[in-house]
Parts: sequence; structure tokens; C-alpha cells
Amino acid sequence: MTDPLAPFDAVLYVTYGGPDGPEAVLPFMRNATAGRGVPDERLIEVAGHYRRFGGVSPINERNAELRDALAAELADRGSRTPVVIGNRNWHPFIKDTLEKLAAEGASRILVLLASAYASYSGCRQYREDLGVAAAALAEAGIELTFAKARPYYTTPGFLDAATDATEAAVQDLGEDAHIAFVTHSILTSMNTNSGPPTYVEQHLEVCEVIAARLTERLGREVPWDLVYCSRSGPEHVPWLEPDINDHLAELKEQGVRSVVAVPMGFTSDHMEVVFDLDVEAAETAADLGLAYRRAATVGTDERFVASLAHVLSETAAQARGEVLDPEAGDLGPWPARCRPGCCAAVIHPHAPAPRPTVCGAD
Ligand SMILES: CC1=C(CCC(=O)O)c2cc3nc(cc4[nH]c(cc5[nH]c(cc1n2)c(C)c5CCC(=O)O)c(CCC(=O)O)c4C)C(CCC(=O)O)=C3C
Ligand SMILES: [Fe+2]
Repeated sequence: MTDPLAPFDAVLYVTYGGPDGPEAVLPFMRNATAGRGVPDERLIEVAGHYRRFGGVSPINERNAELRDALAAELADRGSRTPVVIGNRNWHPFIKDTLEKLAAEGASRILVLLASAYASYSGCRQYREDLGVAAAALAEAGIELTFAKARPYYTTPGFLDAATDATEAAVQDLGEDAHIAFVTHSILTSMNTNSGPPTYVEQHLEVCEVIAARLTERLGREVPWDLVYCSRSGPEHVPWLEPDINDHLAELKEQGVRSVVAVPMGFTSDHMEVVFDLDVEAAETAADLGLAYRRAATVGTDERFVASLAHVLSETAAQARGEVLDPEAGDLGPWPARCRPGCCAAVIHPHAPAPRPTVCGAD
């Protein structure tokens, strides 16, 4: 039987990265904010969030869990292709992982991005990170080729796992809870440049699917909104709003008594989830006298992991000149290869110069 991921030599899970100890917090924060116009006060504030957790981001452990679950799922499907991690902002860095893979004889890399959605931050910026690393390795005589799996927020495994997590939290609250779907805020200009569909439209597709399923399951209309967390830009630059904390205050004014926060913009419990939602928003809700629950992220839900294996197999089939259809229930279609200018960088005074990319048509 052919390996379902042939002709690729390895799957590279490309993620943001996070500090792995107290000494790593500041250097990590400098990597994360370098040349991006993030004010110093914000850098210091977020460094404090990491320190509160002993300087260790949960992202590292969550990523390792997903890597292992995905490798096991791929093995069940007859693949021997290894799954490895490469990060943008902390060890193991993308370039180091690629160097190691090349030393082991790998040259064809199948990329899986940590974000389920497409935007500059969640897609093109990772493609640039890969492009820069690939260019540096090419200078050293190491030639690699890349293809990436398409955005996977449309997959049945993601939607099913997120729906069940939302339902569980609503049932747990046991009242007529409002749902606040939450994702990472980005600059409004970054949103305009994303997709199409835009970053916001991609999220709304998911909100609508989950809300419609819950309405059916619970036998009542479930009120919901899409709101944002983790804004980091200076005050005068517009970012997506409302912030979850302002939204909670607004709901309270409207007489709402209970709210479920559903972090469907994140695939696992990153710092944004365990601090911004579990600490900060939870405190806001408590101060307002609102009952509050946070729904689980999809994490390593086996349906989600199975869908990831499927989108990877679709990309591999494409590389072999074959077609593997999306799973039934997929909201696609999204191309695996990004079109020219897709999710282009937002030009602002602090924007880094354009960088080379891989996995795209430009
Ligand atoms: C869309 C998006 C995702 C989802 C896609 C994906 O998964 O990649 C994401 C993920 C993450 N963002 C993370 C951390 C940070 N993001 C920052 C800053 C920023 N994020 C942005 C957007 C996004 N970010 C943007 C537009 C900025 C402004 C500066 C810039 O244009 O780059 C900063 C600087 C300080 C601050 O302002 O917060 C930090 C520390 C972590 C790690 C968490 C952990 O350790 O568990 C993760 C997974
Ligand atoms: Fe971020």
C-alpha cells in the first residue's frame, strides 16, 4: 500500500511557539513583537501573563500532544511519515527543525499551519517564515520543497468537536446562556486583506454552523455574537472589536445573566485562552455578576485529528497528480496553494519588508 502522504518525507506543524521557562519570557516576547509596532507597555503586560504561569506557555505541551495524536492517526492510516514541530518565535525554530530534517535525508515537506483560519498572522506570515528559512538553507546548499494543507476550519472534525464542546458548556451552565464565540483580534486592515472569505467571514461560517446545530439540539434559539480577545496594537490603530470584556459588560446592561465563551478561533488552550478567557474575562464576568463558562478547545479530539489527517492526504494526493475528495460535511472549498497576494501583509510604518514565501502562487 502506498503511504497516503507520499511523496512527502515529513509533516511540519508550524506554530507560534511560546516560552519554556522564566528566562525565555523576555527573549520570546522580543521575537514575537520585533518590528511589529507593538507598544512596550503591551509587551510588559503580556510578559506578566507568562510569568503568572511560571514562564511556561501551555502551547508547547498542547502542540506536542497534537503532534503525537496526529502521528498515531497517520500511522493507523498506513503512513510512516514523521510529524515534527517548527515554531516562529521560540525553540524549536522552523529553520532548526528544517535543518535537522534535511540532515536526516528529508527534502519534501508537507506543512500544517497551527491556525485553522487564513489571515496574514495565521497563514501568510508562516509562509514567509518558511520562505526565509528555506532561503537561508538554500544558501547552505540545502534544497527543500514545500506544500501546505488548506485552512481546516471547514472540516467536519473541527466543526463536530467545536459543536460538542459548545453544547457541553451550555448544558453545564444550565440556563439560557448567551454564546460569545471568541477569536484573536487582528487589525481591521489585516482582516480586509484576508481571504476571501475574510477572516471575520470565515469565523462567521463556523459560528453559524454551531449555532444552528445547537438550536436544533436544545430546541431553543441560542443567542450568539462573534467577539475578540488579545488585541495588541496602539489605541489609534483600528482592530476587530468588541473585546470580550466590553462585550460582557454590554450583555449585562441588556439584562443577560449567563455567558458561555467559545474560543473557536483557537485549536488548543494557548495563553490567550488560559489567561485572556480563563483569568481576565472570568474576572470581568464575576465582577459583573454574570455566570460564565469557557468551552473546551478542539485540542486532540479524535474527529478533529482525523480531519487534519484527511486534509494532509488531500494535499499529498494533489502532489501525486491524484484527487482525494474532501470529507462529507466539509464546508470547503479552500485551495491548498495560496493565490497571488492572498492575505497580503498590511503596510504600516512598522511593517517588515516583504519576505519570500513558499506554498503559494506568488
Ligand atoms: C491571528 C493570530 C493568531 C492565531 C493564529 C496562530 O495560531 O498563529 C495568533 C496566535 C498566537 N499569538 C500568540 C502570542 C502573541 N501574539 C502577539 C501579537 C499578535 N498576534 C496577532 C495575531 C494572532 N496571533 C497579531 C496581529 C499580533 C500583533 C503583532 C503581530 O502582528 O505579530 C504577541 C505579542 C504581544 C501581544 O500583543 O499579545 C504574543 C506574545 C500565541 C502564543 C500563545 C501561547 O504562548 O500560548 C499564539 C498561538
Ligand atoms: Fe498573537
